[in-house]
Amino acid sequence: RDRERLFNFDRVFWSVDPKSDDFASQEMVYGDLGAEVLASATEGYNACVFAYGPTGSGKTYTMMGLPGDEGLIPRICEGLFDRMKQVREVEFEEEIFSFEVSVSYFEIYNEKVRDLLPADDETKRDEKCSLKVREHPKDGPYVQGLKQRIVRDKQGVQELIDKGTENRTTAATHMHDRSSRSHAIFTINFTQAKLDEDLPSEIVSKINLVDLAGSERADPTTNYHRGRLKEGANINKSLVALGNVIQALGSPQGQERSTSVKTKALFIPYRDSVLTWLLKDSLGGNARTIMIATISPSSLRYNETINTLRYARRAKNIVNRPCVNEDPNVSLIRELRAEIVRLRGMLSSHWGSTMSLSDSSSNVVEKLEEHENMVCELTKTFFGKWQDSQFGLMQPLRAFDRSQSLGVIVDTQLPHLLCMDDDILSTGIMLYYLQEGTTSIGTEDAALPQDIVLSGSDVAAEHCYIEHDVRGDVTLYPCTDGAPITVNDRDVALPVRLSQGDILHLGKGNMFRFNHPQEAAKLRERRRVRNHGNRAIIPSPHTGNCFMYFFNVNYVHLET
Ligand SMILES: Nc1ncnc2c1ncn2[C@@H]1O[C@H](COP(=O)(O)OP(=O)(O)OP(=O)(O)O)[C@@H](O)[C@H]1O
Repeated sequence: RDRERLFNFDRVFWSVDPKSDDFASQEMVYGDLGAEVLASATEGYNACVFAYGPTGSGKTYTMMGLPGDEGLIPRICEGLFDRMKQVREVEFEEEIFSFEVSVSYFEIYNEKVRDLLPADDETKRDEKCSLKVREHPKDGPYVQGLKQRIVRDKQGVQELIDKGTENRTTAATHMHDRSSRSHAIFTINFTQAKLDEDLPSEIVSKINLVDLAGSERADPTTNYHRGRLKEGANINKSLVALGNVIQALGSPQGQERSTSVKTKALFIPYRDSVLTWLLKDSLGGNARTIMIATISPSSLRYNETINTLRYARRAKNIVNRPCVNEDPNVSLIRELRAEIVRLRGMLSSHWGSTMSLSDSSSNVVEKLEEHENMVCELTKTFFGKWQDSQFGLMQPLRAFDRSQSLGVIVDTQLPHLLCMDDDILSTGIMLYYLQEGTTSIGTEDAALPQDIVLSGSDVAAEHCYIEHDVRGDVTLYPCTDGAPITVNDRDVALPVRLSQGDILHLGKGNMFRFNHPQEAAKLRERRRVRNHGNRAIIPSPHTGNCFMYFFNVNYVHLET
């Protein structure tokens, strides 16, 4: 028992006695670890922090903290918003920046994934609903159907944290009465958009903040009821799986795998548990990861402490391969631009020396033209995507920061439905683009997934669809007899062509305004011509409300 055991870690925090000189406060822990996470996120790297340790050793305290003594998660969120504010105020003049933060919060309980965030119209989440984990060939494992909530400020994110934490599965254990019985993962998706010398760029960073369930083994002398025993078995199973992944990645072959491309692929058992599957990228993949091992100072917990320290020592051997998550089109544009500069240089030196075009220089000219066309096409595609799918990124900033006016401009040429929620408590704005082709509208129960999913007892599974044809005409087609649809308060049972400004009701609770920017532009132009003409008002010979307008020489517009 007197034997000294030495472990080597990057940092050690002592937070037992607040009066002691070397007491590590939550602020200090954030200053060290949180700052690292923030730096990674702003550079466009994925980051992950996970807290591992026995029950009651301070995992939840470190990650979430207490009211007034917040832990890493609320502080990192606050830090992100402070950073955005600072960038907008200080760096905005040089480059145009914009940001988007969305969060999700779920738990893994008995190997099942449950969303901890309630839907907008729920006060509590659906207890029974468990979500499926799927793997995208490029983006890796993800939770299907998990709610992603866009947050705009510290208060908004704190509300979601509080709601989610309230929903987390906890129980009284021999250590304390609110022991976490599940692994909780709070994810922040941080998107930064900027316009740098006319080149738009977008980097995305995913921050996984994980509070694991306690790592203690079930005590054989304690009389557990069945549910508690099953919980314990599942917690152990996933933590053993995590240990195996850490062991494999930390082994010499695992480390080599991270540095050498040639090494034969080493099998890492990520799929042995939902936890390791979902944290695949954070463990030995594309993320900068921090593991916090929490331990108790009590000698009674010697065994748990030594096990935790051994676990952490193994994790220290893992080598990750983080890279900046940038839109591939932007990096291609950048490379092509560099190549164009090089080719131009070649050409000018060639012309300078011989004053004539040889075969090789005409090849260079051809290549140069090809590259310039490609850059032009790629930039156009990127701008199109930017304007249509990144709504809310650039335009609000221009409105906020350039003119100081408080407004959001959605500048798109695509027809769209703007959701007009009549719930007085609703604060979000929803906009659905109507791409060329068909947009189906219905509920989650429809046989085929619907493009726009609505809720409400009177919304049919396949309520209607909207056709946007090549000429730009937009037509609404009812799909189910009796499904309530009105356009400008008129009941609709047959296909109806939509016009700029139409008000749609799809079921009682779903109201939309239809906007058709191109049609609106034509109408605006007509109005402009009408208002700027030299007009003479001639009373109608038949009724009092018919006017004739004369425009300069050759325009006559009749309005009734
Ligand atoms: N450094 C600390 N300073 C003050 N209080 C702490 C500290 N660490 C833990 N606590 C308190 O000890 C109790 C247990 O801590 P916590 O819930 O964070 O443990 P845990 O490791 O998450 O446990 P479990 O695995 O059972 O969820 C809580 O009341 C918490 O506020």
